[in-house]
Amino acid sequence: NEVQFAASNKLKNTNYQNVYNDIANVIRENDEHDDYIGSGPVLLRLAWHASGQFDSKQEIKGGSYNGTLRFDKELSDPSNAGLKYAFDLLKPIYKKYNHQISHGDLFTLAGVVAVQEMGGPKIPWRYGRVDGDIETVPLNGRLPDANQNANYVRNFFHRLNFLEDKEIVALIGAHCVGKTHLKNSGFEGPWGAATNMFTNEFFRNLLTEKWVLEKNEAGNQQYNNDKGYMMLPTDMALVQDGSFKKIVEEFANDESSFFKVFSSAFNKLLENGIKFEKSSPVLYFKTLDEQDI
Ligand code: HEM
Ligand SMILES: O=C1CCNc2c1cnc1ccccc21
Repeated sequence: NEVQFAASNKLKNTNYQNVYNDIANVIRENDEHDDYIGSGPVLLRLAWHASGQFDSKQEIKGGSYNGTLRFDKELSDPSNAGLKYAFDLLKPIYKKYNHQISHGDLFTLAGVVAVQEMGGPKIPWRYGRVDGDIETVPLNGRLPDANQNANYVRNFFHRLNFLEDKEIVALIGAHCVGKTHLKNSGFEGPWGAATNMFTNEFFRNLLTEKWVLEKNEAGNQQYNNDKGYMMLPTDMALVQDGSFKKIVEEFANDESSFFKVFSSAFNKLLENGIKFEKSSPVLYFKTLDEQDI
């Protein structure tokens, strides 16, 4: 399994806090997106989909390194419906830095910006991903199916080298922001709880709301409550499985525990398959608020 070595020397002169701020300003400027949920959630989903097609057992491994989500071949994967909007938000920033940032670094940094600007935990981040050509695009169909149960979810994340249940539960906790869109995924809602604040709300919703399994307009089964909230079958799997459920209860009662696990798991997701030199720095970014911008 040849690993992909981060090319940190060429990119070390870029001021990544400036890139962070440019992405954060794009989020601020596009606050009307999706009925004023804003573009944080869809940028977070972009970073996850740019990284989550990793499979170390395949010839073409995928992962964020090659920045392959920029190719229509990958962007047109039905799993990526709706993400072209997010990529289009980042194109002017890619042009502005004129090859001083790779697409893989840009996509993953956008996920860090989205989480932090929505009030989530600090995410450590390293640069050095190098754009690969179209030959490095992984096969479509490697992202997860929402119509599945707990064992499917566990096995899916084992492929991404997440062997601990708490990492898996924390990562899916990103469903605290944004919503599903019938035209993208065949799921709709939530209307009430769709937010742009990164909190442990999703875990509290799972435990406290009364959920009813219903077929939606696209013929898919989803869980709805009387306030217009929804859960995917893979969301509900987190309280249908004993081990997952204990962790949902922990995160519902202790947001800092959720934040701590999410921070390291999300960093691991964004760096799957990449070998960074010991010398390449781990960067932490200030939010716009922390810079009084
Ligand atoms: C079992 C694993 C997962 C499944 C099956 C899943 C499935 C989905 C589906 C079907 C949507 C709706 C897309 C749309 O209709 O626009 C969605 C949205 C979203 N997902 Fe996931 N997801 C999973 C894990 C994750 C992870 C690990 C993250 C990030 C760490 C994530 C972040 C998001 C975000 C932020 C949205 C909202 C996007 C928006 O509002 O436009 N998801 N997910
Ligand atoms: O309970 C919520 C809060 C708002 N967003 C979501 C919830 C549950 N499941 C989701 C699944 C995908 C995207 C967003 C959500």
